[in-house]
Formats: sequence, structure tokens, C-alpha cells
Amino acid sequence: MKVTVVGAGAVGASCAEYIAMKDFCSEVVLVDIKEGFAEGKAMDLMQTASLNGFDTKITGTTGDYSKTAGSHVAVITSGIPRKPGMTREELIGINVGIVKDVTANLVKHSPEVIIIVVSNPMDTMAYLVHKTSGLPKHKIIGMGGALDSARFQYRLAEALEAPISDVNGMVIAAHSDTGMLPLLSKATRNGVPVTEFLDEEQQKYVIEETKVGGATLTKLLGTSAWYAPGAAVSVMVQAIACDQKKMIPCSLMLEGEYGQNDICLGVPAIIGKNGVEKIVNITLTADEQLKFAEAANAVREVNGDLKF
Ligand SMILES: NC(=O)C1=CN([C@@H]2O[C@H](COP(=O)(O)OP(=O)(O)OC[C@H]3O[C@@H](n4cnc5c(N)ncnc54)[C@H](O)[C@@H]3O)[C@@H](O)[C@H]2O)C=CC1
Ligand SMILES: O=C([O-])CC(=O)C(=O)O
Repeated sequence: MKVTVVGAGAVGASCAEYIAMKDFCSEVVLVDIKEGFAEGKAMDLMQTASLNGFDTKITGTTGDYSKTAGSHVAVITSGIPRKPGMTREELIGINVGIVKDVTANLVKHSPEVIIIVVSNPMDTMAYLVHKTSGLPKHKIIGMGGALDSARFQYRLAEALEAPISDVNGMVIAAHSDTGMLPLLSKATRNGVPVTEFLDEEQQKYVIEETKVGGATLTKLLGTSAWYAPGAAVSVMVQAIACDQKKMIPCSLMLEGEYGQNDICLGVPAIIGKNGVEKIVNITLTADEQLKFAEAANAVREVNGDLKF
């Protein structure tokens, strides 16, 4: 299985590293526009192979997409990250051109590829890939929910004073500071609803900290996060490569599901060898339905800035 990762920056390199460490792919190709950068990252990562015990072959290229030919999965991380104080939506001006160009190059050389979109504003970038790539909708998956759910579980474990392995929870809707919807009503500690353990103030804390998880890290780091994003992508790539049929919240093109049409938003889906095997319909509370619709309205407004 060959995987291409476009953008050899913080997220791209981290994702390539996690994929290699898990050793389920034969080849990872890193692509970047900065001369020699992807080649350098690939060489550095390959020099960890004997230390970390993996056989995945990692190569790098400066914009030569012929090297990506025949990729089964491609991850788009190319584009600028936000700085402290910015929203993800503010990145659209620069990232739209980059994502459009990269998508065309990927599809030209790998017409059967499954694309995982990471660049922000991710829900809008995933929508852009749907509108410009010509790929069927089950082959375009936005990464946001996997990361946001991991952050939700981190905050739940903190509030519960529990090990993270005891905790389960999912975040759907938009990958934005205001549009994320952590599903507290469905979160559990070993099958017991977390609402049995957390008071209202603790519940509010978990939800709010989850939603601004990316912004909190951006403030601390001066740029946005990469370890958890890279790990989240690697989980999705593995679900495809190993046909795991895992249920992962992803930003997908909706055609009536959750009352929405012609928009990419985070919903639970079964991820396997074909990409999206199925969108899973779960019952939301009235309040969650309202918040989902509000998130959709906000993403739709950002999508309105796109020109195809
Ligand atoms: N969806 C999500 O959950 C997350 C999304 N992100 C987004 O991912 C993107 C990348 O973030 P970082 O890796 O931290 O940024 P970075 O600046 O470290 O890396 C981006 C890389 O893309 C490259 N690049 C730019 N234009 C290119 C092109 N046309 N072709 C190939 N490569 C190109 C740059 O040279 C750079 O190396 C940002 O837009 C960020 O907001 C980051 C974390 C999580
Ligand atoms: O916060 C950002 O801009 C990057 C991102 O999407 C995340 O880490 O969730």
C-alpha cells in the first residue's frame, strides 16, 4: 500500500512518522514545494527505521507528482497553519489555491486515490476537493473529528480523574472553534454515561476546552499542533489500509444525512478499504440537532467564499 503525504511540514512529517512506526504500509511519499524539504524529512525519518523497527520506505520529492503515481491514499496537509489569535477560517485565502492545485496533481497521477483532507479550514477544503477533484464522494474524507474526539477524551479523562483508556466520546459537526459538537450525552466511562460522574460546571469545562483545543495549543506553541493531528491521520489511513471498518467521525459530503445537503461536516462513518463505507446515523438530542444546524450554517457561509 502506497500513501502520499503532501506537505512535509509539522503535520505531514508527524503523520508520515506515525504511519511508518505502525508499519502497515509499504511506502510513504512526502511531497513539498520547498526545495529539498520533503527529501530531507524523508531521509531523517528513514534513519529512524532501524532504531524504531519499521520497514516502511519513506521517500521525498520537491513537487514531482510522478513519484506519487499509484497511491492508494493521499493526505493533504499543504498550506499555512494559523498563528495565535487567528481562526482557522482566516486561512482560506491562501490555502484554497494550494489545496486545489495539489488535488489536481494527485488525481492526475493516482486516479483511484482516496484523499484525506487536513489543511484548514478543513470542512471547506474537503468541500473544495469534492467540487474540483472528480472523485466519488466515498473517496474524500476530511480529518477533524478523529482529532477533536481525542482531545475530548483527554479533557474527559482529566475531569473524571480517570485513565484515558477508560473513556470514550466523539465530536461531530464542524472543525472550528465554535462549530464543534462534543457529544457529552453519549460519552462514557467504561459504558457508564459520564454525566453520572461530572457536575454541570465540569461538563461545561470539558465541552469548552474541547472546542478551543486547537486554539489553546496554537497560543502555547506559536503555531498549530502536529502530534495529535498526525496521529489522528495515521489512524484513518490505517483504517483504510487494513480495512478495519472503524467508526470514526470525519468531515463528509452530506446528501440529506443529519438534515444537511451539499456540505462537508463531521459525522460518524465506517472507514475501510473503500474509504467511507457508510455514514452512520445516530440520534441527537434536540439541543445537539440545533447546534449541528448552526455549525452547518457557519460552514456554509465560509464555503460561499469559494470560487471554482
Ligand atoms: N484538520 C486538522 O485537524 C488540522 C489541520 N491543520 C492544518 O494543516 C495545515 C498544515 O499545518 P502544518 O503542518 O502545521 O504547517 P507547516 O507550515 O508546518 O507545513 C505546511 C507545509 O506545506 C508546504 N506547502 C505549501 N504549499 C505547498 C504546495 N503547493 N505543495 C506542496 N507543499 C506545500 C509548506 O512548504 C510546508 O512545508 C494547516 O493548514 C493547518 O491549519 C493542522 C492541524 C490539524
Ligand atoms: O488549530 C488549528 O489551527 C489546527 C487544527 O485544526 C487543530 O489542531 O485542531
